[in-house]
Amino acid sequence: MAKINPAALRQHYRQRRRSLTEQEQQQASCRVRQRCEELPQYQRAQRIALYLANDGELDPTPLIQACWEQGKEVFLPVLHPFCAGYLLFVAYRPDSTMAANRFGIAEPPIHCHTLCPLNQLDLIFAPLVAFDHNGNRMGMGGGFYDRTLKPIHRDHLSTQVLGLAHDCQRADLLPVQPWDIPLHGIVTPGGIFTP
Ligand SMILES: Nc1nc2c(c(=O)[nH]1)N(C=O)[C@@H](CNc1ccc(C(=O)N[C@@H](CCC(=O)O)C(=O)O)cc1)CN2
Ligand SMILES: Nc1ncnc2c1ncn2[C@@H]1O[C@H](COP(=O)(O)OP(=O)(O)OP(=O)(O)O)[C@@H](O)[C@H]1O
Repeated sequence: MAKINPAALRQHYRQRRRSLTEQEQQQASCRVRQRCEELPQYQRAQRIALYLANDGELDPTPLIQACWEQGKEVFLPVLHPFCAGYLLFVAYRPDSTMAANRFGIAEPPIHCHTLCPLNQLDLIFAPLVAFDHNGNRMGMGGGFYDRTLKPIHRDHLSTQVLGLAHDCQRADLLPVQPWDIPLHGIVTPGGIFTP
C-alpha cells in the first residue's frame, strides 16, 4: 500500500466534515447527544470537558445543554497562556463571557476557581479530524490534546477520553505517532466504536 501523507489525509477529512449541510450537522448533533446520554461513562460523570465546534466538527451544543440540564459541570479547552502547546480546562456556564482565541474559537475566561485539573475531570469529549477502529485520533495538527492528556496514561488516571465525530471521519487505519494518545472510544451518529 502506498504511504499516505498525514497532511493530505488531514485535509481530506477536514474537507469531508466541512461539506456536510446545516441540516446534516444538526441531525448528527442530536443523535450524538442521545448516544452519549446512554453511556454509563456519561451517566456517572459529574465533570465533563467538551468543545465548541469549529471547521465542520461534530457540534456538541445539544450535549452541552444536556449536561447543564442534568447538573453536570462543563469545561472547555483553553489555550494555555504560558505553556505553548498545552490546554487548560476551564468552566463553561450559560453566562460565561467568551473571547475568541487565535484560531477564532470562543473560550471562557481563566480564573483560579474555574480551572479543572486533569485528574478531576471524569470524562473528556475530544474533537477530531479522523479516527480509526483502534481508537487512534488525528486532530488539527497542533498536538494540543496529545500533550495535555499525556498524564492520563502515565499516571493511570481514571479520566475517560471519548472522541465525537461524524461517520464520514472514520478512516481504515491512521498512521500512529509515538506521542499519540489513543481514545477510549468514539461516538458518532451511527454508532459507538470502542477499540
Ligand atoms: N473546537 C476545537 N477547539 C479546540 C481544538 C480543536 O481541535 N477543536 N484544539 C485542538 O487541538 C485546540 C485548538 N487547536 C486548533 C488548531 C488549529 C486550528 C486551525 O483552524 N488551524 C487553521 C489555521 C488557523 C490559523 O493559523 O489562524 C488551519 O489549519 O487551517 C484550530 C484549532 C483547542 N481548542
Ligand atoms: N507529548 C508531546 N510532547 C511533545 N510534543 C508533542 C507531544 N504530542 C505531540 N507533540 C508534537 O505536536 C505535533 C502535532 O502532533 P499531531 O499531529 O499528533 O497533533 P494532533 O493530535 O493532530 O493535534 P491536536 O491534538 O491539537 O488536535 C507533532 O509534530 C509533535 O511533535
